[in-house]
Amino acid sequence: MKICVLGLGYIGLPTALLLAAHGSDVVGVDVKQSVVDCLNHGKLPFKEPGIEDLYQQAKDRFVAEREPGAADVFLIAVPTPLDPATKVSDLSYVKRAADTIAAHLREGNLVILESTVPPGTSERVVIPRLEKSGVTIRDFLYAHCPERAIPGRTLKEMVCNSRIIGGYDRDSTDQATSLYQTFVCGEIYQTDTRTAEFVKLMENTCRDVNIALANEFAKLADECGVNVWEAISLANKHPRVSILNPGPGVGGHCIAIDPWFLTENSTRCRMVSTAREVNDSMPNYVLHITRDLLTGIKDPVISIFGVAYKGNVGDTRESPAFKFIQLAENEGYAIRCHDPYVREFPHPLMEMADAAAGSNCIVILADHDCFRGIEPAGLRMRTKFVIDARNILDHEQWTSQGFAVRVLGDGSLVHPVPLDEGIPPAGLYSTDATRPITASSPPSVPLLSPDGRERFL
Ligand SMILES: NC(=O)C1=CN([C@@H]2O[C@H](COP(=O)(O)OP(=O)(O)OC[C@H]3O[C@@H](n4cnc5c(N)ncnc54)[C@H](O)[C@@H]3O)[C@@H](O)[C@H]2O)C=CC1
Ligand SMILES: CC(=O)N[C@@H]1[C@@H](OP(=O)(O)OP(=O)(O)OC[C@H]2O[C@@H](n3ccc(=O)[nH]c3=O)[C@H](O)[C@@H]2O)O[C@H](C(=O)O)[C@@H](O)[C@@H]1O
Repeated sequence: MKICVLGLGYIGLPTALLLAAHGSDVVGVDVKQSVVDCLNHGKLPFKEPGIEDLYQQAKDRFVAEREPGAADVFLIAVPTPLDPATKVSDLSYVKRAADTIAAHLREGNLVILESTVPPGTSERVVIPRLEKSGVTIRDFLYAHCPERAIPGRTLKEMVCNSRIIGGYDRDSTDQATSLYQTFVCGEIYQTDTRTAEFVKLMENTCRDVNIALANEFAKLADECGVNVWEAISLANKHPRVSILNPGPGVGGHCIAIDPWFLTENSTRCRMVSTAREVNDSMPNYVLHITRDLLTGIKDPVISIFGVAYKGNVGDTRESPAFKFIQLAENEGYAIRCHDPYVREFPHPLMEMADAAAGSNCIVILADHDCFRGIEPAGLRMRTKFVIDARNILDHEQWTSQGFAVRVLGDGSLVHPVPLDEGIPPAGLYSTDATRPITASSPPSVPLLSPDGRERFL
């Protein structure tokens, strides 16, 4: 079977290689000449665990081209960004891909849309464009098969996750299911195209709203003098509670934009857009903490560790770092950036030691595992402040090296509420709430309640 995959990015390329490695002849098509050249010279345009090995398995059945040709199956995995001004989906890439396929579409072909799109896009936008070929939907097959893989574990999840196949009709659904069964081990659930589009958006919106709740808890905890990390860890001991992690904001090509796809035509919804606003406000909140720490310092310099949108990836799309940097520069802070995963960024990227040299404050924005083991003694700072917006550092180690450590949501009272005088902020106490305190393992520092009495857990 000959398959043509349009879009060789984070989703299209691994999918194309998996199909080739499982016996299909695959033509990968990308409008970027650099991507096509890179692949045809045996190089991969981005990093992802396992992709080099997969390429070796797939390369005899895979070729990259600038234009599609005739094929049995066409699979679309092109970007679906958000227009930042209107908060409406930009479907121009999907439209263009459908138009190029139309030139080659034949009776009996199967067209699969993997790109994430607003509900109804398949019926209203994609199928009519494909029909301009002269072949009507009665004579070709169509399915929307949204992707659920998470960057950092893309290959594993593409194979192991369950999938939703939303076919235009019974035959389309069954043919698409058979194709995915060549490499997917997870369950495959069948539905119609519109429901599949809706389900995908619900999944990412659910995560966005839950992260917003965690971020709201972090702000509330700061107001109440409570360490949110300890509090979340304890609340999550409840059998039906599972609170996510607060952070400096929600980035990436999907969670930060898909909720808008769900609501772009609605006049009724508020919770989804409120959650988006909460998450979008987190860089401002981290800057607020920064300002609080650096008040009075002349010509302050901030070192940002981690400009990727999350830990252990090199992708900076919609990263909270962009907003944080712009806000901070507008307030007169000089910015230096370090990120060992990111290849290209509008700000110059520096080695860790250079980014920290002469700086007043390190701000951890991405939770790269390699940051956990940073040796603070080696950093030649002007003043020793660190803001851990991901709660990943060994805080005792940094404190012992003379650093003042602030953790997002550590209860250090960014907006103080009246509490009894003399009670140290909650952030000074043990945050290891996952470890039950027993007679043989007492807390190294006594935990106090807001009335100053020792707390018994
Ligand atoms: N990155 C991710 O983890 C996930 C992405 N998705 C969705 O998958 C879709 C693709 O996302 P990514 O792979 O991350 O995008 P990407 O930006 O990494 O890759 C898209 C590729 O498509 C190419 N392209 C654009 N127009 C084209 C056309 N007409 N013909 C051929 N190639 C074209 C671009 O040059 C680019 O190389 C989006 O709708 C996204 O929301 C869904 C789940 C996960
Ligand atoms: C519902 C769900 O888990 N969706 C996944 C998501 O991948 P993505 O890498 O964007 O998700 P993520 O790991 O939640 O990260 C998104 C953003 O949210 C932040 N984040 C995440 C979890 C958390 O507790 N706190 C938090 O602040 C991350 O740092 C990042 O900035 O979106 C992908 C997509 O659709 O592109 C999707 O395929 C993935 O399965």
